[in-house]
Order: sequence, then structure tokens, then C-alpha cells
Amino acid sequence: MKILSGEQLAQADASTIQKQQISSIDLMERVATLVFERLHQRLNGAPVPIKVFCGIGNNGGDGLAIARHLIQHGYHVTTYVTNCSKKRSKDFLVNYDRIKEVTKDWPILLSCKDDFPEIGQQDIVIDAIFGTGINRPIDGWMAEFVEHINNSRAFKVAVDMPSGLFADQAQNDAPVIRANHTFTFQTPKLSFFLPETGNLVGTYEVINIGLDPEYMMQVQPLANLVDKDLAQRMYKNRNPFSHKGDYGHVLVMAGSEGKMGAAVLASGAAINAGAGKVTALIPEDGNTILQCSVPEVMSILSSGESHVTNFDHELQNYVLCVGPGLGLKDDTFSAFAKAISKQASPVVIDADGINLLSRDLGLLKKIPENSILTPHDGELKGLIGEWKGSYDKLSKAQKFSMEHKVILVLKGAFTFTVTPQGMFVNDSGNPGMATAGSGDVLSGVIAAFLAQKYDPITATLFGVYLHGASGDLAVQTYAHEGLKASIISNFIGPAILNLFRQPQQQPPQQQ
Ligand SMILES: NC(=O)C1=CN([C@@H]2O[C@H](COP(=O)(O)OP(=O)(O)OC[C@H]3O[C@@H](n4cnc5c(N)ncnc54)[C@H](OP(=O)(O)O)[C@@H]3O)[C@@H](O)[C@H]2O)[C@H](O)CC1
Ligand SMILES: [K+]
Repeated sequence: MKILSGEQLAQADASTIQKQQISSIDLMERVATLVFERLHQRLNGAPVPIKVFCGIGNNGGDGLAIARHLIQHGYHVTTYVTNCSKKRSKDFLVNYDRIKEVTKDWPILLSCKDDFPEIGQQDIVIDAIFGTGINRPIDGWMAEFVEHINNSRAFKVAVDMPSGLFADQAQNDAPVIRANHTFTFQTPKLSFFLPETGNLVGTYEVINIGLDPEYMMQVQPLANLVDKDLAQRMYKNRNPFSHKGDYGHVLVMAGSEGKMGAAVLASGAAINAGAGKVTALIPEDGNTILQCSVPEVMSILSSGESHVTNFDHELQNYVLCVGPGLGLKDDTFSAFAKAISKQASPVVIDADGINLLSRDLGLLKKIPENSILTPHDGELKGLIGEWKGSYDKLSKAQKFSMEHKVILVLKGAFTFTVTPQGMFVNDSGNPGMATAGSGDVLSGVIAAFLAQKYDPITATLFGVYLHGASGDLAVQTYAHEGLKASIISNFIGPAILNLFRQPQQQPPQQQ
């Protein structure tokens, strides 16, 4: 699914009105009906007090039309208009008139602090104050009003976006409605996925409002969302007559004294994700640990006892995955530099591999095009320097990716994959995955898909998605707290199966 900017959504809106020969007021009606239907499905006629707060633009117009449908269906609705300027959008005004068809109560105008209504704990608040048209931080009495709503314990439903939130630009502590649920139109917005603002959205639900398919097809999005549908389409079926040679050989260069677990996890995950063969290049003293932990993985021993000191072996045709638990010793650095310089096809570099690379960024010239770097924030600083907020981080990462022709996986609640061809946001995963070794598993999984001849971007996106999906399945048994990296790794297979499982049908309701 594409993630568009506020401006692009307005263009999609205009293009829909032109091509579908639908008026903007009818499009607003379509949107409001779809939101109403979802609310009605959940509320099922409950006599809860509903307060609809409308701005004076088209988001407010949506709010008025939603309020009209709710009133028509017997809900207990009070409608308010935040009267922050004399301007009104055309379709706001039409809906302001139309609400009179269903109620004698005019919407209540709010113009200052004295007008703020009390909001009860049982109330449902529908926030239709600002949507994608917000163009500056909310200030003055409106800022206090946002705080007033946020301080209430009512359940808050945002229309398109929580008011005050910008779809695609940084905002420094500007007031924003803290929604419990957001019905967002056509595409989710980039700010939903960033750590500074993601929590303001609550759960979100995308409503397909039927914007012009041609526009949606050709537009270059800010990013693409990788969800179950897309992951399903990435999966490659196996040929029944295939053998292990068809699924590649991963060489995991990893581990040092006290960190052999990282080598075990990365190489084990490569096996679990379907690599035909996996070999671990590890320090001598780690051999027993590795061989006892994952019998499927072969080993090559470096001459160093406690850390890898050299890269000398006879292997041919393998995918290199380098870095987990490798350490930062000088002779490890030389072995790392030799390892990456010998590669002709993309490599996966993680953890200490990235720290070693940051020691001499000149080595970037030796890395094959489309190699995959999987830094956490601390490691990323060694590559792109400091940043101010997520938008700055993403823009620096994009510049780095294009300049060095590498794929960056920026791990987080929503992992961003930044490629020279564009940016992707991952939709799977949960906070239980914030646990030691989870990243080692990810690097092994991505390397396994590279070895299975997925192209580098697909191997990365599919690996990141499945890693998160494994965590999502595992958490149902282990809870966030009980999740650990080896469990995530063991759930890769079930997560692949789950890609093709249909959601369970609800049993028919009894009359
Ligand atoms: N995208 C679609 O296809 C559809 C979207 N719909 C809905 O429309 C809104 C976007 O509507 P728009 O009218 O462009 O914008 P808003 O309603 O969000 O707000 C614009 C008005 O607010 C003023 N403004 C902006 N920032 C502030 C502020 N900080 N304080 C006070 N006032 C502000 C702005 O006025 P100016 O003074 O800046 O000129 C506008 O008056 C979208 O989110 C959807 O909900 C359609 O219903 C259907 C299709
Ligand atoms: K809103």
C-alpha cells in the first residue's frame, strides 16, 4: 500500500472528482457514509453520548456529515464547530446546512475557553477538527481545547488524522489530539509510523474511499507499506525436484568470546529461513558452542581463539552475512575488510560489522551494490552522523543509500527499509521483539532469502516482514515479556505458513 503526502492526497482527490465525474460534496458523502458504517457496526445503536467536534475545512465537513448519519440512526449526538476563523470550506457549508434536515439543534459554536463543553468519561469524541489540511501548529485557545479533549477520559476517534498531526512533516511538540482509534482515508500517513507521533494515532484503520486508481497507480509515494498481502506476493514456491544446492549457501562471519550466541542465532535463523546450507566462520574457541547449538550449521575456524582474526577459506558461491557479535579488535577489522572486499554479490552487514565499517567509511567503495546494512540507531550514527528527529534521519538515510547504492534497514517499532529506489515501512512486529539477539536473527533471515535468489530488495523486505510476523505469532504463546530471539527464529516457518492462512470466518450470528 502506498503512503502519500497530504499534498498528493489532495491531488488524488481532485483527480477523482474530475475522472469519476463525482462532485466534491458527493465524495465527502461517500467518505462520511463509510466512516458512519464502521462506527455503527461497533456501536450497534448503543445510547452513548457522542460529541462530534468539527473544524471549518473539509475535515470538519466530514464530521458534520458523520454526525448527520449518526443522528439519523438515533444516536445521542451533540455537534460542535471550532470557530477558529471566519473562513469555511464550500463543502463544510453544505453539510452545515444539511444537518438541519435531521435535527433542530444547530451545531454549537466554540470560540473561546469559556465555551469548552464538559467531556464525560463515557462519552465518545469524534475528532474532525483538522485533517490533512493543517498547515501550522494549533495555537491559542484551540491548543487549550486540544488539551481539554486529551485530558478527558472519553474514547477518541479521529477522522482521517488526529487533529494537529502533520501527515508528513516534523512538528515540535505542537498540540495534537491523542486518539484511541483513527479512521484514515485511502492510505495511512507517514507520521503514523514515526516514534515521535505514532502513539497519537491509537489503532488505525484504512478506509478505501475509491480515489482515482490511475492516479494512485502512477504516483511516486513517500513510502510503501509492506503488509501481509504484499509479503504473500513476494513468496517463491519451491520446485518439487529441487535440492539443497538450489537454495544457496550462507556464510555467517560472527561471534567472539562471550558473544557466540550471536553467531548461533544468525546462522540458526538462516537455516530456519530456508538457506540450503549454512557455514559459520567463527573463532576457534566457539566451535563446541556452535556445533552443539545448531547441528545443521557447519563451521570454519578462524585462527584467533577468542575472536575472528582472518578470512581464509576455500568456499565459493556463498552469501556473506557479517557482523553479529564479531567484536571490534584490530585483526577482526582486517579480516572484515578482506571479507567484504572479496565479494562480488550483495552482502548483509549487521551489528559490529557496521561499527567496523564506520571506522573506515572508505570501505563502502568495496561493498557490492545493493548490499544490505541493518543498523540500530546507535550503529546508524556511525554511518550518517547525528540527526534531529525522524524526518531528518530518514532524509539522511535516503541520501546515504543513494550515494553508496546500499539498502539500509532502520530497525524500530516500524522498521524502515531505505533503498536507492524508494522507502518501505514494515507493518509486522511487536514490542516483545525489543530483546537481545533479535537483530542477529534478522540478519540471518535476510541472508537466507538472498541465498534463495530473492532479489536484494525483496529479500530484505520479505525477511523484515517475516521476522516481525514470527514475533507476532510467537507472542500469542509467550507474551511480550517471554519472547526471546531463538523463539522468534523458530517461528519463521509458522509465519510462512500463516501468510497463506485466511482469517477465521466469524460463525453466523443467531437470530
Ligand atoms: N483526501 C481526500 O481525498 C478527501 C479528504 N477529505 C477530507 O478533507 C480533509 C482535508 O480538508 P482541508 O479542507 O484541505 O483541510 P482541513 O479540514 O484539515 O483544514 C483546513 C482548514 O484549517 C485551517 N488551518 C490549517 N491549520 C490551522 C491551524 N493550525 N489553526 C487554525 N486553522 C488552521 C485552514 O485555513 P488557513 O487559515 O490555513 O487558510 C483551512 O481552513 C481530509 O483530512 C479529509 O478529512 C474529503 O472529505 C474527501 C476526500
Ligand atoms: K481529525
